[in-house]
Amino acid sequence: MDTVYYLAVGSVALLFLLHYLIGGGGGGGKGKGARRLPPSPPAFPFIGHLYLVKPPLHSTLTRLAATYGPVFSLRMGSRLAVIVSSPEGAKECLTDNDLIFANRPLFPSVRLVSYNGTMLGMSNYGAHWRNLRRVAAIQLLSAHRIACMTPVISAEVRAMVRRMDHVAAAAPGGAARLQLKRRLFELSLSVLMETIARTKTSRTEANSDTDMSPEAEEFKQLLDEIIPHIGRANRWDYLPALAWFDTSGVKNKIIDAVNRRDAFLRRLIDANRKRLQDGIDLDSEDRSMIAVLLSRQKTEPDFYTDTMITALCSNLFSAGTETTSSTTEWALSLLLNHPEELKKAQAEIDAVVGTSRLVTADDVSRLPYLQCIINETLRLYPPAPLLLPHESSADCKVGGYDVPKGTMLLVNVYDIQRDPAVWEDAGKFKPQRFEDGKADEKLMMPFGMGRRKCPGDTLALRTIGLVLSTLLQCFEWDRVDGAEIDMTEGGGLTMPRAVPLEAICKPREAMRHVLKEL
Ligand code: HEM
Repeated sequence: MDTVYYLAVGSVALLFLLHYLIGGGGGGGKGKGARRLPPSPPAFPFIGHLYLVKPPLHSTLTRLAATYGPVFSLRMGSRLAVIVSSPEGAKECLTDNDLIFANRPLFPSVRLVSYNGTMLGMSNYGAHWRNLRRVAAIQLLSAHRIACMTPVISAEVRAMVRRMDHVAAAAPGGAARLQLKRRLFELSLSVLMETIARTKTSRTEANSDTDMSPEAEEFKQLLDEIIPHIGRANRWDYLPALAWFDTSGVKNKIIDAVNRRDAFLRRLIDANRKRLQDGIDLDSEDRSMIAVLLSRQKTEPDFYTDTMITALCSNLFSAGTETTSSTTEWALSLLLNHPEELKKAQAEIDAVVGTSRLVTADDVSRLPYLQCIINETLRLYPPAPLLLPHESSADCKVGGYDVPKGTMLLVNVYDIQRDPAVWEDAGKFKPQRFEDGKADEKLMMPFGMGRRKCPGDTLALRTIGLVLSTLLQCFEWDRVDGAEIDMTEGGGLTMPRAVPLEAICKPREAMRHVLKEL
């Protein structure tokens, strides 16, 4: 199969060469003499720098920035990309030139998963995007909605802790070896399912102590099938002329997973439609987001189509689950490798909350050291290390270089937040660097910046704070066989751990009576 592929690449490269020779130029070629593009490594004809693009992409780009500087360019097949790895460059792109860089590149793979680029996170800047963003902000992510969601988050955290306590009680010595990611993913998904769709996961007596509900299992599986194909440099994403030589069948794999994802979401939408038809939830204050959108469908059917509702739910579920659960998993991993910090966090919770009740969402704002731990985790392991790709809608300048219209922008947040010129002991886990506003002047941007900044940051931080503090309050944590936790980063659009975290979890003696009441 690969022979066919390389033959095809060879033939098309030849065509491109001819195209150059007869004067057509390529990529940024028109008027190239007058342009000063950002520096870049040597490129091959046709594929450009694709040969350099190895996962995880943020690490490759960090290495290249060390040689080519904080603003450099790569030609990824047919697409010019500018990579920015300095706080100044990031600000220049996402504050001074924010409007110019507010578009998203529409790759063939993205087209497939985003309803042709109409999803909130993937659509270009404009009236459609503004409407979607307003709907998401008002119906799910506003301060008011998040306040309404807080009891749901608390209930899900309690349920997770109860299940973990049961598993520990049944394990030898009352300490269980747990894989955390699956439980944390389920929690994030359950919170979103309840608020977006007013649908509880279908846990029964029989599966009450498993680490994932059937719905979480199904949705996680779908994301695991879709996400790796989107963040990666698929040949056919960057070499669209070769779309029909998709020898590894990426396109069909994506289509299959997307169809199953849509069926999952349609079930939630249909259940809400039925409730509305039965006169349930018609006007209640805490109606689901889907119920609100379905009622609007009656008056504005052209905007609130079923596809729009499915796309928005899909976007919120996928944006809100992996990111939030990965951050908590990274935070626990860091704490397990730094037991003195773990003890310090537990001591703070004991001092502020005590051991006679569970920590609440309101307590979290009174736990400054816990906030420092979350900040430090997001600094070292930003779940979207390159943000989402942006695209320029007009010619502009970045770092004094010319950046043509249609260029993809990757902001290497991972590199920026580990810059040794800005952060002392940049690679080390030191939560205290955030104490007393000491790092306020430094650029932290795990949620991005400007118009396309993450609209879910408040919800994410609230969830992570409550989950992490509850896990620390209720359990003693230990490494499996005392071995150092492997901190290798995985690749993809998000930055998961390469190896899911496993840890030994044992209920804290002082919390036994509270756990018994859950
Ligand atoms: C720790 C958790 C999270 C992190 C680190 C995170 C980070 C990000 C980043 C970096 C972006 C892209 C910003 C850019 O392109 O400049 C983004 C976009 C987005 N995020 Fe989040 N996110 C998190 C949680 C959430 C949650 C809980 C939701 C909602 C349920 C959410 C919804 C979205 C949406 C809808 C977008 C697309 C915005 C747009 O393109 O206009 N995120 N997020």
